[in-house]
Amino acid sequence: MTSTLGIAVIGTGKMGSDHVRRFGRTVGGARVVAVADPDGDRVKEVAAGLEGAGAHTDPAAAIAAPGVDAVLIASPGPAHEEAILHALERGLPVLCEKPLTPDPAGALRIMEAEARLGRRLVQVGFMRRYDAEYARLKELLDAGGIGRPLFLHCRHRNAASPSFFTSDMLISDSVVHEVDAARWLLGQEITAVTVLSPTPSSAASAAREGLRDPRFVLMETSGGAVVDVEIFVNCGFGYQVQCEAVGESGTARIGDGHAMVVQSAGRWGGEIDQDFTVRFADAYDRQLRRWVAAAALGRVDGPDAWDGYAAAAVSEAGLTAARSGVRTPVELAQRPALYS
Ligand SMILES: NC(=O)C1=CN([C@@H]2O[C@H](COP(=O)(O)OP(=O)(O)OC[C@H]3O[C@@H](n4cnc5c(N)ncnc54)[C@H](O)[C@@H]3O)[C@@H](O)[C@H]2O)C=CC1
Ligand SMILES: O=C1[C@@H](O)[C@H](O)[C@@H](O)[C@H](O)[C@H]1O
Repeated sequence: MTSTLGIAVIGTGKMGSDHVRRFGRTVGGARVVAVADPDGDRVKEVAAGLEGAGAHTDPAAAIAAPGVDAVLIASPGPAHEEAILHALERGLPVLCEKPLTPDPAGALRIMEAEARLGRRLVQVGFMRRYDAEYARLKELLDAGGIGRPLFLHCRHRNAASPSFFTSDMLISDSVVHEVDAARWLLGQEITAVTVLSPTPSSAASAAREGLRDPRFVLMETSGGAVVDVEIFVNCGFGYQVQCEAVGESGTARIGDGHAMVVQSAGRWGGEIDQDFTVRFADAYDRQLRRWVAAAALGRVDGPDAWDGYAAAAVSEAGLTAARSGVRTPVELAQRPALYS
């Protein structure tokens, strides 16, 4: 391996192309040498902006291309497992966008592949762990700054959802971030999920027929805390991710930041970010820098396949809970020693 890590980027849509831009600008020590997307025009366009990068419509060909030392996967969730297994066959470190897989069975197969190799190579793109506000909240909780945590009250709002976004994805693609954040912040597993679905908002019904948006997801944890999440992916006004921790001796709240407050002509007002690529821009940068540094040493230094599996198991329980309207326990396999 040269001192510059050669990256294959699989999936060059919104997130894939955003990550490609980061390697060229804000993240050093790595260079994109291959890109893959079944959309031939899109992949050619992205490759055209990269010196010497090969454009592929077959992910396996990009992963096997000369000079590839590590793989970043930003294809849709159902395509992740196949690409990860190709990368693991070649012993390559992987950063895979969330969710690791939409179902726990796929995540278990990935862990089995890592077990055969005898080492962890897969990191999941749970970028909130790299956000400055989340990091401060984690430090405070770990230091016992507000006592034993009792509740996390979370709000996760997107201005609008893409046309392919389904009711299940509110849980498996959006709330999956809160699942990981809660497990990480509290150092506890999620043990049961309940989902309430109010009458959908008119904007949701216009975005996609039958879309159950918003939803309210209630999670119980192994340490006896309760996590609630309002997920609302067609709120119309912008992007908001907020979390208030309530402990035995205090509370702490993140996500209220406004870029600028303007007072003028008898009014005052602030700005709201419109998108995750803006709100979490620094977190994506930090995530990539840490991954590049660890991957160059053949290590994983972030959320791993176990974290991806645990999140998928919670999503599965959440989807059952959403359909049945009944509190659903999370079924979690024994944690393998590789991930302890
Ligand atoms: N960490 C975060 O905050 C975010 C993460 N994501 C995740 O990133 C991934 C991609 O999402 P977006 O970029 O928003 O979707 P997108 O729809 O904009 O892009 C996906 C791209 O993957 C391509 N693709 C489809 N099947 C493929 C396959 N088998 N192999 C390779 N490429 C394939 C599509 O042609 C498309 O260009 C998803 O896993 C999503 O959950 C998305 C948004 C934010
Ligand atoms: O991961 C993400 C998207 O896939 C998801 O659709 C959004 O709801 C999240 O806010 C964003 O961070």
